[in-house]
Amino acid sequence: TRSTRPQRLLRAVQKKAIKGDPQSVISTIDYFCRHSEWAMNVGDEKGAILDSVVCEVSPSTALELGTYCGYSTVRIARLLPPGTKLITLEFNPDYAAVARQIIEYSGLQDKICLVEGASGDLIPKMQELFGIKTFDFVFLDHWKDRYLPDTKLLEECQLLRKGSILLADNVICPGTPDYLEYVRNSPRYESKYFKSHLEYTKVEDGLEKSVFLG
Ligand SMILES: CNc1ncnc2c1ncn2[C@@H]1O[C@H](/C=C/CNC(=O)c2cc(-c3ccc(F)cc3)cc(O)c2O)[C@@H](O)[C@H]1O
Ligand SMILES: [Mg+2]
Repeated sequence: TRSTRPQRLLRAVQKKAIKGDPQSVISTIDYFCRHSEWAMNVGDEKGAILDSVVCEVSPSTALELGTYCGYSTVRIARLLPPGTKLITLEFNPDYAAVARQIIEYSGLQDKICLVEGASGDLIPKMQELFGIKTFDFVFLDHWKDRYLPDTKLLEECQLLRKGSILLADNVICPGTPDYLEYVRNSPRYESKYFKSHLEYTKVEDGLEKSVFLG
């Protein structure tokens, strides 16, 4: 049977990227998605905004919702200080399998913990599974209608502390209207929109950065 798009993306990385070099893995994926097949990675333009927020926060604990092929996982992990871990959640086993190989190829496997499962099931287990008290940084890039329920779940599980940063992809395209309304109107968040473009296109999209105020 025909390979899947994530498998073709992985093949491009194994063929063209330098093993152990995260930047070359990132550049290879961006080139593939721009010139061969579009894929829903955060991409280079929004990726630069992601990089700047990760560097600013310099998180000790970080969570990513929706690994997909691991592009943003590698982008985030390559900037984390030594001794910190990025936990990334992915419930599609085929995508998780591709992501594991891309993460391994980048050489960042020691900074990343990819957990297979649904965010709704795993978020309440973060304390018991990883001894995590709170997350300094959360990147939301999974199903768009799950951003709001999972944010409320993070609050309920007391996994956010005063100053925790939520960074959400695709708040314009495909759009996350209920999430945006919540973080922009809730007194418990200070929210800011970073205007950009949908990965590898000229369509408007952007990232929403929201600080939990406790
Ligand atoms: C609900 N709980 C969950 N727990 C764990 N993993 C979950 C998950 N939901 C989804 N996932 C996984 O996250 C990933 C889903 C991402 C959804 N993303 C999008 O739909 C998306 C879509 C677009 C897009 C934009 C324009 C367009 F024309 C077509 C697509 C652009 C993006 O940047 C996107 O992020 C998959 O790997 C999926 O298996
Ligand atoms: Mg996205």
